[in-house]
Amino acid sequence: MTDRPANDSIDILERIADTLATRNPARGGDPSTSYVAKLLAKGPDAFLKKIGEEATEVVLAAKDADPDKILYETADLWFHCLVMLEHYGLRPRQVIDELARREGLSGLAEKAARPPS
Ligand SMILES: N=c1c2ncn([C@@H]3O[C@H](COP(=O)(O)OP(=O)(O)OP(=O)(O)O)[C@@H](O)[C@H]3O)c2ncn1[C@@H]1O[C@H](COP(=O)(O)O)[C@@H](O)[C@H]1O
Repeated sequence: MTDRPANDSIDILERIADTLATRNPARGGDPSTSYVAKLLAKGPDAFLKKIGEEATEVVLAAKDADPDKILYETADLWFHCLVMLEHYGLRPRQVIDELARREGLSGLAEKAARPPS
């Protein structure tokens, strides 16, 4: 476990998101030199398929209870989610804001307060 300050984590996500933005083919990213540009150039089906695959890898790693594999596969999943956010013009900061909004709100209480469907 690293001893980076908590704020550094969102800084890293935002920095990677900045890099991904430069790789977007819509902004001149080159699919011949960039994995991200290549994936984004293929369109949503390609990166959504990767998210599905990486999510499955996370599940398998967790079933194996292998900490190194869990961390590696979760990083792959998060990375591909960042690519997806870039495509839709969204930022990791916005996901963190949503988690912050929920902070301290019990999932059980939130569910009980939902209007009847
Ligand atoms: N964090 C990552 C990252 N994590 C994983 N990957 C790549 O994601 C790809 C898919 O991983 P898999 O293990 O599923 O490999 P695979 O089965 O061979 O992949 P596919 O052929 O199915 O696409 C691999 O090529 C990994 O190297 C990443 N590629 C890039 N980044 C970040 O994105 C930035 C921009 O990358 P480029 O666009 O390549 O310059 C980099 O500087 C990094 O910060």
